[in-house]
Amino acid sequence: MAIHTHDLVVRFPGTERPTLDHISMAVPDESFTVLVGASGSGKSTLLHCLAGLTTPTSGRVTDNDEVVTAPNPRRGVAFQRDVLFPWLSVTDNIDFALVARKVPARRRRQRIDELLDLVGLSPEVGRKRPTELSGGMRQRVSIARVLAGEPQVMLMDEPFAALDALTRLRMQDLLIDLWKRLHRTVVFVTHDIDEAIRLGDTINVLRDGTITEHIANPLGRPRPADSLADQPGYSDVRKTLHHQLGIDHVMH
Ligand SMILES: Nc1ncnc2c1ncn2[C@@H]1O[C@H](COP(=O)(O)OP(=O)(O)OP(=O)(O)O)[C@@H](O)[C@H]1O
Repeated sequence: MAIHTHDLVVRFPGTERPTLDHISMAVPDESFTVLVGASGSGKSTLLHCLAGLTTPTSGRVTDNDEVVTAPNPRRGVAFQRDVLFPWLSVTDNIDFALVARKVPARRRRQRIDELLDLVGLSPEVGRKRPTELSGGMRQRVSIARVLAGEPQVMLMDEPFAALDALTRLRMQDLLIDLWKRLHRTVVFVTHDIDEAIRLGDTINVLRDGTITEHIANPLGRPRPADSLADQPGYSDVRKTLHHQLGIDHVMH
């Protein structure tokens, strides 16, 4: 089992209730797990615990049976706002992760082109700076840089939330394609119900710091965006998620 949380509690100083309240969760190797929840439900905090960026108040996270106490290259993290260095070219941004891994210089050039290709960018994009790129392209570069670290687990915190609807669907397709080809484990945070249904094998609903529902997604793959609602099981999952997130009474 790739990642486990055991009775995880996070309580920030000065807060009344714990932000994470006794969360026990399993993320199997090579699975695609989605954490869905309203704003403030604790999704980012949970992801940060998995990454080793936040230390739990009690309980623990294990990755391959080792207790997580700090970030580790095994676990790559992608954020909503890309964290590319604006003063470096795309190539140098990706190279940064390769240098950190001490990849030999002669191999790095080739690897950068492979990574750009993997995320659907041409080698010419490598010469540009992040500010010259669209939001979707910047997220592609961010994903390439995460992949340059050769993580086994990709922890993604609403990486597509700032993108327009069409670009967002394209990026979901790209991520699914990479996940299938590279056999990585993905934990993906979102507050978007359709994104959760399109991406996840397992959808964990987070509410007030606890996991209130653990859904094995009944939808087969592929899950084309234009016919998602026609797939067997879609309306049931959607209804469950609406109900769990407390949206159902807002709709009437
Ligand atoms: N470092 C911190 N210090 C104090 N409180 C914090 C800290 N980090 C998060 N919190 C609180 O914990 C709660 C959950 O935050 P978190 O960012 O994990 O939620 P979220 O579900 O990811 O929300 P969003 O979708 O808005 O990003 C919030 O009420 C937040 O104010």
